[in-house]
Parts: sequence; structure tokens; C-alpha cells
Amino acid sequence: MTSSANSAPSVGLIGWRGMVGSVLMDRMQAEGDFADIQPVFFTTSSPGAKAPEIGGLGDTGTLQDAYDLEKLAALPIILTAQGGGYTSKVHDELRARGWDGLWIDAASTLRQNDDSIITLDPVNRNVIDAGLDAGIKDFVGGNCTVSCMLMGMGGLFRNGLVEWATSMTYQAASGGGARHMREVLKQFGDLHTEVAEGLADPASAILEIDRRVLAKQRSGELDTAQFDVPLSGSLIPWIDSDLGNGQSREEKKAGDETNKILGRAGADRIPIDGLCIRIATMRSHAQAMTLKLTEDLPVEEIERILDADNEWAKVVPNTKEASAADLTPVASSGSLEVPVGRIRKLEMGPEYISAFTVGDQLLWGAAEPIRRMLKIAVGTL
Ligand SMILES: NC(=O)C1=CN([C@@H]2O[C@H](COP(=O)(O)OP(=O)(O)OC[C@H]3O[C@@H](n4cnc5c(N)ncnc54)[C@H](OP(=O)(O)O)[C@@H]3O)[C@@H](O)[C@H]2O)C=CC1
Ligand SMILES: N[C@@H](CC(=O)OP(=O)(O)O)C(=O)O
Repeated sequence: MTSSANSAPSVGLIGWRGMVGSVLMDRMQAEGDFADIQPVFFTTSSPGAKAPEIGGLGDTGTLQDAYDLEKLAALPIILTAQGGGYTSKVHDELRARGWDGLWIDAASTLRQNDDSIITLDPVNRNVIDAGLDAGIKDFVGGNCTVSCMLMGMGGLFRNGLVEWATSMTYQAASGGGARHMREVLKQFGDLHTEVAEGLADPASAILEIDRRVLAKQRSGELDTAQFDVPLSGSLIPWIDSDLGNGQSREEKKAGDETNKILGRAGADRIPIDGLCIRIATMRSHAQAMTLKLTEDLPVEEIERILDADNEWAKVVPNTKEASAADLTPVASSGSLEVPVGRIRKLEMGPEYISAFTVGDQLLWGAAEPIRRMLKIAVGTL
């Protein structure tokens, strides 16, 4: 099926052609990961079709049925970016049959199970290794906002310097999926078309243009099939389901997942809460944070700790020019670097600081942690 070395473990790949899966395949090819595995490509929709061509791999055979439990159970490692619906349908049944291979997953379904680990190795390699030693078999990528935040702010959290934190997010359309990204662009296009004539005339009144944009947004004529309401030229201050206590499910993930990634629970838990907001950006999630530190550290020391924590966290000087150039979704998209800036002391007291992070939520937010988990599983990271 592949030209990889015969001793390389077979890895079932599900969800490889979706948006997250495509980013994952690109990264795996860029890093030469296919040299260390024998990939078996699955599909939920077209078993028997030709498997994707992967440079250097030769014939990758045909696509296997992703619901064929016999085929799945024969594999030592399964990696899926297919989504929570697939995980719910297949994972438990596979385990119930006695399958004890490694399940690596991008979906949230298994994240809060006691016998799963949220994988973000630059931040919690110790938790991952301890889990592997203890026989844990389910490794799940974290929520995109949480993973991107921890890649930027990990230095403070990992050194026990955060008493509590609150984050206000600016989450991109891609968090909803590919169709959501298309909808945002379509809405921008339709709004532009509505006022193109006036815009082309520098003498036209901006308030008249604004009135027409607003009228179009409120007209019900824009395509809002994915987000339900217009997002372009607006925002939506709610992401994911309503937990019924005033909090959204996305907001609950901030505290739950951050602490689980860090291996903190009970009295060690760091309170983290805030509001999650959808904005009309494409693929990078940003967040403005307020942190209460456990001690009064100089800003320079805070910057040094953040910058030194991992090779991807990059401190941006707290200036207007640097922030506008390097601390935006446009700057971070397509890059593994996670810029963190706007670090300054707040008026509330010397332990209170602000920070702003932004990161590509399809890279560190989705594909990269599970790609690296696969490398840990096969012993190459
Ligand atoms: N979107 C995001 O930002 C994040 C997503 N995730 C997780 O990853 C999961 C997958 O998300 P995402 O990649 O956005 O989902 P996609 O909708 O892009 O892909 C999911 C699956 O849809 C099927 N599919 C149907 N039509 C197409 C098409 N035209 N092009 C590509 N695939 C198609 C494919 O399955 P098949 O080949 O079997 O037909 C594919 O694997 C999510 O459900 C979530 O659990 C996690 C973090 C962030
Ligand atoms: N909920 C995230 C995307 C996502 O897939 O998150 P999770 O992996 O936690 O379900 C967003 O909308 O931006």
C-alpha cells in the first residue's frame, strides 16, 4: 500500500480531505512524517475511490470504509479529523470490541473524559508522557482558542505565575468550518455590490453609504445559512451552545481545557473565564487577556518568560507600529508562530497585566497538536 519502511506502524487516517485534514496532510508532507508511518486512508463517503497521492509514497491504494470496524480494529493507531459525529459513532464501539490502539482526534467529543489527554506537547509533554506510561489511549487536540492561547502564554501558566485570567476572544469564521468562511466573503461581496456606485464617487455622502449597508444587513437578503445572522460588518457575541447558566460551551472550554492541559485540578485549578466572540476574520483566532499574576514581575521579565517558553511564542513589543504589523490575524495566518503582545501593567495593581495573542487556528488550533502527537506515538518526536 505504501513505500514506507515495513517496520513503520500502520496509521488509519480519517478526515484527511476536510479543512483541518488538508492542513494536517500539508504539514505532514512538509515535515516528512509519512516516512515514519504506513498510512491507510479512510472515507465516510466514497470507499473504493483512489486514495490521495502523497509525494514520495508511491501507490496509496484505495480508500477504506471509515465505518468498517474490522478494518479499523486491525490498526495500532487511528488519527481522525473527521469531526465529533464520527468519533461518537465509532470510538466507543471500537473500544467495546477490545481495540486498544491509540486514538488521536481533533474533535472535542472525548476531551473531558477521565481517560483522555488533551495534547499540546510544547505545553504539556510531561502530561502526555505520563499518560502514555499509564496506558492512556485517547489523545485529543484542544479547543482552537485554548491551544493558541497556551502556545503564546504558556510561559506564565507553566511557571505557576497566573492566579487567574480572563480572556475576551475574537474568533475567525474558520472555527465554524469551510462554509462559514465562504459565507463571510459572500456577505462582504454583497455589501460591497450594494454600495459600489456610491463608493466609486469620492463626493458621495458616507452616511448614505452606511445607511444602505445597514439596510442590506437587516434586509434578510444576505446569505446567513451558516451563522444565522450577518457576520460581515458585524460580530456575534456567542459561540457554540448555550449551557443555560449564561455561559456558552466555548467559554467553558477555556477554564476546563486549559487546566486539563496543564494537569491542574481541584485546589490547583486556575480560574479562567471570559466571553467568546465571533468576528469576520478568516482563520486566526485572537484574544485580549487580563491576568492576575502571583507576583509583581517587571514587564521585561514577563516578556522574557513568554518568549523563552517555546520556539513558536513570539513577543511583540508593546508599540502601535509593532502591534499593527505583527499582532493581527493577517500577520499570523499561515504561520506556526504565535505572536503575543500588548503586555503592560494595568491600573488595578502591579500584579495585573494585559496581553493580546493571535494564532492560526487551523495550525496550532487544530492540525499541529495532533500531527505532533502522532510523531510522539511513533517515537519520532
Ligand atoms: N474547523 C475548525 O476550525 C476546527 C475543527 N476541528 C474538528 O475537526 C473537525 C473537522 O472540521 P473541518 O475540517 O472543518 O470539516 P470539513 O467539513 O472540512 O471536513 C470534514 C469531512 O467532510 C467530508 N466532506 C464532504 N464534502 C467535502 C468537500 N467538498 N471537501 C472536503 N471534505 C468534504 C470529508 O469526509 P469524507 O472524505 O469521509 O467524505 C471530510 O473529512 C470538526 O468537526 C472538529 O471536530 C477542531 C478544531 C478546529
Ligand atoms: N468552536 C471553535 C472551533 C472548534 O472546532 O472548536 P472545538 O474543537 O472545541 O469543537 C470555533 O468555533 O472557533
